[in-house]
Amino acid sequence: MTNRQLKTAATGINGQLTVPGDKSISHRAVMLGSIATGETTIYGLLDSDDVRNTLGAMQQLGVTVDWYDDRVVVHGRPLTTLTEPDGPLDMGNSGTSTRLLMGLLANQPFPMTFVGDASLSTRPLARVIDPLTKMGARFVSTNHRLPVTTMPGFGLHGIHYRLPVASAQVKSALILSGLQAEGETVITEPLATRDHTERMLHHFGVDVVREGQDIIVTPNTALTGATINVPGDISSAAFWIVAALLVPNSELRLTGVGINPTRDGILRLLRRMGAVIEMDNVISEGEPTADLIVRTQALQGTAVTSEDIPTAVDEIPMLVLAATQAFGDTLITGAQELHVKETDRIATVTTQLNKLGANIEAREDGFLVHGGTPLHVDEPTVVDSSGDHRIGMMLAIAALLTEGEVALANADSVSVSYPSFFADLERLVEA
Ligand SMILES: O=C(O)C1=C[C@@H](OP(=O)(O)O)[C@@H](O)[C@H](O)C1
Ligand SMILES: C=C(OP(=O)(O)O)C(=O)O
Repeated sequence: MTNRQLKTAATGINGQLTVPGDKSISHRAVMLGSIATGETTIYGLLDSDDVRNTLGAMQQLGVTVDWYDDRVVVHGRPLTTLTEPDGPLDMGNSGTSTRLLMGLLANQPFPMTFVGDASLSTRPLARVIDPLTKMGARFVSTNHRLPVTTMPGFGLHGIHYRLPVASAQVKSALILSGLQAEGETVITEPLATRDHTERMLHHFGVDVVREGQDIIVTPNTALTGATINVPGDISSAAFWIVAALLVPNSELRLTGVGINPTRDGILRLLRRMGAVIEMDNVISEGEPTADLIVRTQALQGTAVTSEDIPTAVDEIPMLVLAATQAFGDTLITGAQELHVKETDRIATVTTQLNKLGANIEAREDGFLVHGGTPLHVDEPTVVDSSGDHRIGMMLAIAALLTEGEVALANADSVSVSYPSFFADLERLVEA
């Protein structure tokens, strides 16, 4: 595969952009729509590889889906009427599809095998297998990694479970299985994680209750089809927010971005570094959204600790890039979860950005980023997404700040969450 030449030394990033639909919310819209009675109409569904994996799995289980220009209609069927798939369920690169579907499908009367790509097949699944097994589900795997086979279910029962890691994927898997279990399921979160599953269930007519750090799930699978408007993905917006802050002479308006307080940690952290991010057209119901307006600005280093991570977990690579250009150092701790994403993001961020002249020290649980380092390469340099969509996009933004010639290996990985990323880059960036 050929490397993609990146734009470097950008002189401005300007205009208006609507980023594609939120990936986390898109997965949940497809899953819940699939088991609801009647039709679910989804506007703004993210059309990316990961969401296609969730859709493909539900279609293999007998759900029908119609794509129109402006919407996707899912014809749901009750969980008890799903049909045995004719082959393995291919999760591709998607951790969210895998872990949420393992919970959703934990009590089907037939076996199912989940498979995934090389990266996904290294990612830990004990975090869902252990509690789901306590609820009565049965899985066969080697080392709690894909491929995993779910054995025919004989009923689930509720448990009280304290999550050992702050993970919305594990929480959601247990909510989805808890709805099918006998008795109450109580999930205790060490730190609040994204609550899209809880909010969307409410939209489908099923409530889970939050009391402090506890999420209480009462059995109820009577979901009613709904209309869903998927907001713009703040994780995709983060690339442009940081780009506009760092590239000289920039002003960008990002329209309809999801600003759910369990997802908007990147805004809080950048503001802590001194960024002014204006909001306009704020809509607070359901999944809240706003237009974000960002201009070029000087930033200061900051300290990021474990409490900051869950609401910004996928945006830490962009925060590190911002920190390389800030005044002073930034210490990021409590981010050990980054080791088990699509790549070991502590390693890939450090290695790849240092190739461009950054001065980042990888730590076991985060980074020490020395700020104020101009990015430059003396000879043509290839950086590598290593197959990780977020690393590829972060590096394309880093290149905009770099003097010299930079190319990206494995650029295609952006299709996991943001297939139109390079088209948007071409349109917005002056070089
Ligand atoms: O629930 C979700 O949609 C997600 C939760 C997070 O993972 P963890 O639950 O592993 O933290 C995040 O990194 C991932 O991109 C999407
Ligand atoms: C970690 C991510 O996704 P997933 O866990 O669904 O693969 C991500 O999108 O950054």
